Amino acid sequence: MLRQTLFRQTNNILKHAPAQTSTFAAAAISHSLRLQAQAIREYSTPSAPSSSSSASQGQPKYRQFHTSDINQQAREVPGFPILDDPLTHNHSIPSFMVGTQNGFLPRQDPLDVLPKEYDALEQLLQKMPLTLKDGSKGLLALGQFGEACKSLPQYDLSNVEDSELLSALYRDYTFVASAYLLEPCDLLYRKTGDYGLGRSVLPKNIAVPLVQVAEKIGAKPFMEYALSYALYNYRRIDKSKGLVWGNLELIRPFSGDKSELGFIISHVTMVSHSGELVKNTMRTLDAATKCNREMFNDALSKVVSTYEKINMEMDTMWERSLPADYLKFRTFIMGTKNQPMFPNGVIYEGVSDEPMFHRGESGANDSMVPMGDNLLQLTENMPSNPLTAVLKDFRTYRPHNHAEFLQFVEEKARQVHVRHFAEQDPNSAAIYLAAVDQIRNFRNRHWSFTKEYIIKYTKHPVATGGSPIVTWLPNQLATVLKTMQEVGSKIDANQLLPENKALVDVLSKRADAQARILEREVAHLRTQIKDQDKV
Ligand code: HEM
Repeated sequence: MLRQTLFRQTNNILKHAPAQTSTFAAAAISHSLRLQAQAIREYSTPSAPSSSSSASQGQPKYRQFHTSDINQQAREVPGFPILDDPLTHNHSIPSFMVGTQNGFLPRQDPLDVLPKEYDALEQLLQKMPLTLKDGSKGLLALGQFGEACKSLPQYDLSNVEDSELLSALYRDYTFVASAYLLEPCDLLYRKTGDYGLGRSVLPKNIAVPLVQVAEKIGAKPFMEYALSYALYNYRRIDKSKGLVWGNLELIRPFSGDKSELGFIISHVTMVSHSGELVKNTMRTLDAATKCNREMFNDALSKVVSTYEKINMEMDTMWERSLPADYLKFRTFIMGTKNQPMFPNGVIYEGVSDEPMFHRGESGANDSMVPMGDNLLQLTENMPSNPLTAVLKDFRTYRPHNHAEFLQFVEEKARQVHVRHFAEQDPNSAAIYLAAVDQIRNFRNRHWSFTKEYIIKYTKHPVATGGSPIVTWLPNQLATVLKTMQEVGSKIDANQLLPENKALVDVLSKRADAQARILEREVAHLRTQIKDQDKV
């Protein structure tokens, strides 16, 4: 079973590999394949069925895979291989693989301290934050981080293969890179409220190992949401207890204050419910494939109740992370793409003379809402405009396996017509409407966060991910509201169960009202903040 799961994972990577890939993506895919083939060999027993007759004669000991085997198997795989067991002891396959237990979190808790041989890197990161654990000022507060980076040796990571260590090194180099590039912006912002310009060259003792490790794990060589800042950055205080508020602390902070802890950990506690979400998303797709109405209603209702839990968890952000503190650490998660501080991108010394541009860390790279968008076929309802192109671009900033899973959900939902199947039965349509309403709930609260944590304090035109601050989030929220209006208006209320009747009425009316309010808000805010059509 285990072997099969890993085997399918490998197939999937090949199957979905685009015809033309960037250097990073190509390296990532081949590395991912190597890791997974290795894991398959590790878990294959000598008696496992073999594609080569020589295996049954005892040599080679483990099953050897050839491209033809993989392609043949790939055609037979009906769905997407999801890990039911997170394989916590496996250090060969990628840290981030979608599972029904771990969901979109890493398979193992993140590695929190680097091995001794990387002590210089560990020490630099320990001294980096604005405020250190003992309350004293760190290198960033003193404006000494850039200078301190000069004494960092240039580690050669070419022989590192352990996936857990690779993930930790990737996280840590992305922290060093962002702190280095954005330190001048933070210093200026604290003095004047302007960001000025960031450093435009990343020195080779940071750039070369960062690119090495990024290629190995299949990521872009820049700070990411899942792979670095948010989902690979928590430590359980009591290892025997769950991923809950109060039992989690940060591995790498920028500011070191409580609000940064609250900001990051709120993401983690929300994503801790994603295994349930993945499981019921797959069940919903399965039910639509089999035209099994009862199973469809049950699975989709569970998707709704899981999003409800996630949204309730999200609501705790207001207390865990104070709006007035957000801009103190936000500078360091900005990107280099569509960001005024990096008009010419960043040169990675020792890697390339061509400047690189990357979107900054953003919850937009979380996979829970994109999964809902794809399952409910909201993605295909998004307007065809440059803002939606940004949404699609964000989908490339995440672990490979997550991106492939999202693509699978999108294709499968379209193939089995999830929305149409729901609309064929009024009570299924009501559950579908409730599911879209959870996505609305998320995006609406999120829009409130953006107004209260960001727009209230700064007129900076773009968010950390490089999207225009006023127009981008409403582009998606408006589509969700429009879909709700469309679906709600088609439901025949006379055929609804009494509880669904009230639900459809409330949800439809709220969507109408919110659509009007949103339009007015965006029109007003556009007059306050410039460059909102620039993406
Ligand atoms: C104080 C709290 C938060 C603020 C101020 C905030 C701000 C933002 C902003 C400005 C964007 C626009 C994209 C960009 O960065 O360029 C964004 C996108 C996004 N963020 Fe957050 N965020 C917060 C918390 C969260 C949390 C807890 C999650 C949970 C996973 C999250 C998930 C998302 C998602 C999914 C998007 C894309 C939205 C869409 O597709 O419409 N955010 N965030």
